[in-house]
Amino acid sequence: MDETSKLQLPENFLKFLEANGIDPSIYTNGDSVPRYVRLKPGFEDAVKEIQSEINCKLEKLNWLAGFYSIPPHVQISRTKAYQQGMIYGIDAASGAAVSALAISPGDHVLDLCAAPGAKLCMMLDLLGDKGTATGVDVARHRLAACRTMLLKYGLGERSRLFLADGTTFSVPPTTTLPCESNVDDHEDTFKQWTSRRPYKERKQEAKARKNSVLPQNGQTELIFYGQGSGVIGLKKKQLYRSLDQNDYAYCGYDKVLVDAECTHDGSIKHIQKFEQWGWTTLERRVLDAERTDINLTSLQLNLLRNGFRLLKEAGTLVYSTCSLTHAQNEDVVDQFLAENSSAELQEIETAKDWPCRSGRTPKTLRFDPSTSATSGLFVAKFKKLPLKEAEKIVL
Ligand SMILES: C[S@@+](CC[C@H](N)C(=O)[O-])C[C@H]1O[C@@H](n2cnc3c(N)ncnc32)[C@H](O)[C@@H]1O
Repeated sequence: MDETSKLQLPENFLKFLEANGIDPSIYTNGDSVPRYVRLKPGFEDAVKEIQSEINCKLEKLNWLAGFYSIPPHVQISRTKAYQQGMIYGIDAASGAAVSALAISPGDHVLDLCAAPGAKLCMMLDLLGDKGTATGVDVARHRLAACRTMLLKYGLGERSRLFLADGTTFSVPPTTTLPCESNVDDHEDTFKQWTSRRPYKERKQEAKARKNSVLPQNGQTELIFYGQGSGVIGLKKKQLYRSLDQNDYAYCGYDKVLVDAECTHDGSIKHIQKFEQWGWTTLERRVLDAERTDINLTSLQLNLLRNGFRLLKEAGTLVYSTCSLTHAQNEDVVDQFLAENSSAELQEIETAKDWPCRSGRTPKTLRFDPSTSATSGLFVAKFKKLPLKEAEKIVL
């Protein structure tokens, strides 16, 4: 018997699904969702070797470049290809969300909820050897795992990782910073990143960790930067300088991903894990009324607002969640559009061939196990229109 058909969903989770119009059979209909892997560009020749190692075929997805499916029970973590950083596990729907950003080499991209980092890895792969990627996350241990992932896949070179609250994060891409004239010439500049921090710095970090689990309002800590990320040679004041509100339209990011924190109810594998973690944990983490109703949706809206604020004019933002509820998806998008005249919802051009359906709001997309044979994912793509003079904030 497969794992999902054994699941006995608790009463209150069934109620949550019913209230949100979600069919519970997606969790109990057997293992219809394959596992997906992405092959790092340049390792195409390794497919045969991987197949013989895992003893099954890697089925190439014809709708998403670089993606392959394998049966759900097949583990990749012991394979040489995984250990040597040739493949990583990432659901095809997640790959579609990244692909909707249409990243080009040379872009400055921002991932506002980056950890543990599979989407950030794909973004960096798409950038190639031009541009930069900035990952932000509020959870220190998750962001540290993200750093490990970037290093494992050799993708650290052009990236920066900030421990910060994505609703207030303000650091622009370094390479577009206007010249800073009033920096103190004697102040130290960032040298090459090393995992060995000076004793004084480590002591300060340990103290900060002990006193607060989450970054305080406005607190931003750079936990990693690569050689080509634009950080080396900058002074702290230059790196952390936030721009005037209207300047982000010119000096902001070209592409922003807001893969927002959510109830994860669309992630079948995540829900399966509660069988081991205990269903009371699901109650606390997923069903808590406070979290699902008000706090979580306002967090999502605030992440979307801030991601859009940091976006360059004509830039693209993708908002995604792995929840299947309307409250965390279309409702957030509709409210954001209603308050933001410079945001335009965009058709996702490449989606013509994707096995997904339209969301309740036209132009938004929904992936789910029965339609797409992927995990559940909602995707909306926005463009930042030029600000009309009258709308510009006079500071
Ligand atoms: C859905 S996960 C992101 C998955 C990630 N994009 C990936 O592909 O691996 C949501 C993330 O949002 C982070 N998060 C929650 N609140 C946040 C906030 N206020 N600012 C930034 N990140 C936040 C969580 O720590 C979590 O890592």
